[in-house]
Amino acid sequence: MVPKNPNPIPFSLTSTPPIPSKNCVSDELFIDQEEKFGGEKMLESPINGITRLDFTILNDGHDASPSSVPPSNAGSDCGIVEFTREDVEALLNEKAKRKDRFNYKERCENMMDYIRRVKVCIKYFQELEMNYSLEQERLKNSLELTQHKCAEIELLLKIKEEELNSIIAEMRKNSTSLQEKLIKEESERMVAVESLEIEREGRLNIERSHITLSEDLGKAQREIENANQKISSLDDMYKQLQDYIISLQQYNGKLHTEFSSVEDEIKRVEKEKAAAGENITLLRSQLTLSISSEEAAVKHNETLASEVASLRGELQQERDERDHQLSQVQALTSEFEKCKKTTESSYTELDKLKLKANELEAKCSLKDNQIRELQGQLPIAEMKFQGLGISALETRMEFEGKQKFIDELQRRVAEAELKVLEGERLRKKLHNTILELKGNIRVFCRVRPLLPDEICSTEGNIFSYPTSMEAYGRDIDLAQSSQKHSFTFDKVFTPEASQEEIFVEISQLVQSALDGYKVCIFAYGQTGSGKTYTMMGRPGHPKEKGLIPRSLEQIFQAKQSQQPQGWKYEMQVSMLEIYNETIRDLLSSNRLSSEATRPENGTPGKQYTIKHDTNGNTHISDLTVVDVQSIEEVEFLLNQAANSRSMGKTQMNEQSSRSHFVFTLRIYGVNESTDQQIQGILNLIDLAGSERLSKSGSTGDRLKETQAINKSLSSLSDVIFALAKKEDHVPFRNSKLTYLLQPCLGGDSKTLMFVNISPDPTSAGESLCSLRFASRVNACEIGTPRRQTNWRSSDSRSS
Ligand SMILES: Nc1ncnc2c1ncn2[C@@H]1O[C@H](COP(=O)(O)OP(=O)(O)OP(=O)(O)O)[C@@H](O)[C@H]1O
Repeated sequence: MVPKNPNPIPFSLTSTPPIPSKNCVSDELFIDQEEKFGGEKMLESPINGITRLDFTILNDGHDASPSSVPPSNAGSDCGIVEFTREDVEALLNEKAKRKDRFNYKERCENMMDYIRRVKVCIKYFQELEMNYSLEQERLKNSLELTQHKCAEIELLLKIKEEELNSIIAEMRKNSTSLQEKLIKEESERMVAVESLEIEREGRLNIERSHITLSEDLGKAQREIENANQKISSLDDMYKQLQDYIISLQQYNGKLHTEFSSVEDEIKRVEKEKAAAGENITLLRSQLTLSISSEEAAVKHNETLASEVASLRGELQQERDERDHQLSQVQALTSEFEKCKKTTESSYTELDKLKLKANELEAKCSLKDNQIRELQGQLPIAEMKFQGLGISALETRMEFEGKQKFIDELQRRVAEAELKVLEGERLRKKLHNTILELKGNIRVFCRVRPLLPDEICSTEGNIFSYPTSMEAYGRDIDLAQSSQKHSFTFDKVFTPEASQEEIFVEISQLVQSALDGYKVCIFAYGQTGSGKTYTMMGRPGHPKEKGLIPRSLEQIFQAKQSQQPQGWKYEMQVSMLEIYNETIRDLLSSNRLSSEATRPENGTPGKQYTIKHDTNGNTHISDLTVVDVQSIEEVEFLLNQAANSRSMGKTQMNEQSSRSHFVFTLRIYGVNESTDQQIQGILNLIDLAGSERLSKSGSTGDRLKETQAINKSLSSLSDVIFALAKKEDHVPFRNSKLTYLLQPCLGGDSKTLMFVNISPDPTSAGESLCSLRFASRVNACEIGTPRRQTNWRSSDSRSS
């Protein structure tokens, strides 16, 4: 008996010695068998022999022993293959084990192969059966056993076949189910692969977004840190500002108290001044009196002196005459003696001469008396003269003393006035600083005077201006239907305010443009309320020039005056109007020709697209920009623009602006000695007036204009409301006007709005609306103004 094949394969074949040829199974079969059995070592060149299979089936642990094999068989050399239940179980176990090792498909194929092999085996067994039947006779002893065994084997084979068939069927079923499963799994795998791909992409995206998010997070954290630092620095600044404000308030209070004490002082000084003035006038009158009396005394003195001198002269003359006459008398007496001796006849002549001598003597004594009298009067006159001289000196000294006192008082008054002015200037400066720090849009309110045709319709003054210390010049009250509405602005100008006074208040702002700030001043108000008058003034009346010409004068004067400090400026002007939501270039050279057709869409072929760069500078494509050197050039351009503007007559205004007018002056300054550069912008805007359609009585083109004006002004108020509420989205792009004004309303420029008010009681409703809108504007924060200045490296003037 051949030992059991350790390899758990279904069959083990060993070579057998050659047997009769009729029982031969061809070599091919064995070769085929070898190939089919996957290269199992089961055939050893059976060229001349036959392979004989002998199955010993041991049932239920019944051990096979050589003795159980029939002697014919036991003694033969034929190889015996044992095919036990353990083998089958081992085979099944192996199958089960292999099940794990091979994939289903391979296993199926193996199984199919196996089945094929089994079939071949069956065929082979049938052949063997035939061989056995042939051998039956020869192997009689073993035949029965063999037959029995064969029958058993057959039975077993049948059972096995059935089993195998059932297994095959099951396997087939399994295979089909596995195939189905495989297909399903394949499709699932495909789906899974796709979803894996998607997931991978998603994961990559997530990773990428994770990276960007982590970067963003880092950035955000850095920003948060920065923001925190900023917040802390802002907090510090805020605290400092609070302290500063408190100190300012204290200072302001101090200034107020100082101001009030200075006012008292001024009043006192005024009183003293008035008293001193009265004294001075009294003293002056006294002085003039004493001067006149002195002059009279001097004159009198002089006349007396001249009289005395003439009397002295006369006296001297008389004395000389007397001496002469005495000498004559002596001569005559000697002559008389001579004559007496010589001629007795000349007695009569002598008597005459005696008479004459007596006469002369009497005259002499009279003159002597007169001289004596005058000499007596002379010391009195001299004393009087001296007395008058003393009193004149005293009066003069007193006068000089008073004069000194007055000078001192006047100096003190001037000092006090200077202090008051300085205090006021400081107060304004601090107020401006606070406003700048707050970043608010500043609002000035101007109420125009009643016009001649309005005076007749006056129903009483609806505006009043509180005069308390705090409210003076800043508050305005509007009385409407027995209700009082109070408003506070940065400045309130009453109807009496002149153009000069208005300009003084904004001149600092204009100066800022020269210092490199963006400045925007615009006038808002109902139609006919005085916007154009405020901005442009009254043409042909130099005293009533508006803010635009005055600002230009100041800028060109400053340009001149700053030349010695090394500053050189270049300036550019542009002017446009927004008419019916269309930009029109007021300095365009082909404007006049195109004006004839009055295109709705501006100058043909021009875009006029508004763009804001990152620095908040505004650029308008195709807009004419003119380099200007002098005020005369700008005035010429202003006249040109004024002639090109869209004006019309409405029920409310004889000369109404039907468009928004925007004047822009760009200033580029370079300091040759310090290499400092500045870029300032001055925007001066005269808005078209709001008006109620019902009141304006507009029709046709006027109606269209009015609707366009009201729409853009309502966009302006939407923007202001959004800014005041600090909303995330501010609708700047809703109109050309708001988009153009974006850097002024939401940026870092210094912005001032004039709200022009008509005092006409019939316009009280519109005035109330304007004032309400203006106080909203006043509350808007637009950020801290930023100065555009840098140090010149090469020619870095921005384009
Ligand atoms: N402060 C003022 N003093 C004297 N007259 C004034 C003053 N303000 C305005 N006026 C006169 O009132 C009239 C209307 O003024 P203006 O044309 O400036 O109004 P407006 O607001 O520009 O009107 P519109 O929006 O219709 O253009 C003009 O005749 C002007 O001279």
